[in-house]
Amino acid sequence: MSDAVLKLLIDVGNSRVKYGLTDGQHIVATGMVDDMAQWLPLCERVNQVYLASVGQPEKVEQLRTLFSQQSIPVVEVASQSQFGELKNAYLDAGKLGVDRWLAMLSCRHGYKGNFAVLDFGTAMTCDFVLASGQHLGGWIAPGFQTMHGALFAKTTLPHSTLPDLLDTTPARQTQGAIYNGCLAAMNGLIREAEYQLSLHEGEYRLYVTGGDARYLPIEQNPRVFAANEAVLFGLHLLASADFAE
Ligand SMILES: Nc1ncnc2c1ncn2[C@@H]1O[C@H](COP(=O)(O)OP(=O)(O)OP(=O)(O)O)[C@@H](O)[C@H]1O
Ligand SMILES: CC(C)(CO)[C@@H](O)C(=O)NCCC(=O)O
Ligand SMILES: [K+]
Repeated sequence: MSDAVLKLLIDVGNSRVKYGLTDGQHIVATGMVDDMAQWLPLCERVNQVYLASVGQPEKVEQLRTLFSQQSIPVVEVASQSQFGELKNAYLDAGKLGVDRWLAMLSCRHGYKGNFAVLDFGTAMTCDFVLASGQHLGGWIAPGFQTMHGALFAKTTLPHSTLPDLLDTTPARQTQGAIYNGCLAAMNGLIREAEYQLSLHEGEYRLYVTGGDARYLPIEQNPRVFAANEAVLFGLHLLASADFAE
């Protein structure tokens, strides 16, 4: 890494905080932060922060205070009604989760056909975009951890750890039945997304991202692609547009 001026990209998710560093061309580093002290070494190298948050308001407040003390301006990103050709379908554009908006921006940058982007985080979300750039809307459902967490909370099912082998085969023990069942629900979202895309004319792709996308057998479907760090890459695209100004 050179010592050029960098911008810090921060994705405050529902449960984790992720960051990236961009030089305007590339994301040159990424990581996860769970302790405020970890930001200080990063501050020395950046002149601007791009922040996208969908949760943890108290953490966002702490970040605002920290960067203000360091005299580093913070751009807080929100969903817009349009960026380039991408048009937000929400009746109130700003109400669309900014993580969903950034994930769409990111996928649209790399692919101009019809697509769905599915984010498997605390919540699992799916958003549909046509080749024209028109967003159709999407879905919000409980994510993998949230699904089995809800089962443990609402039933007498025993708490158990994630099995080593996770697939959607019919299980013959409770632990497998729970986790394979939740994985089947995630796969179900992909199948239904594929069905929705098939209703529109033209080629399509499905992009998957988020911490729990790693459990999905994406190699089994040639139309499914990994979009790792899609939210951070969306922030990088916004920051790069500002670098260019
Ligand atoms: N170190 C890790 N590496 C990869 N995945 C992780 C890690 N820690 C937790 N996860 C998984 O990531 C999921 C959380 O998804 P994600 O990484 O997208 O973060 P998040 O903070 O929940 O953000 P969001 O819900 O906004 O997507 C959890 O359900 C968990 O299974
Ligand atoms: C759906 C989540 C929780 C997914 O992280 C987030 O995008 C969010 O808080 N969205 C706001 C509501 C919406 O997108 O309709
Ligand atoms: K998410």
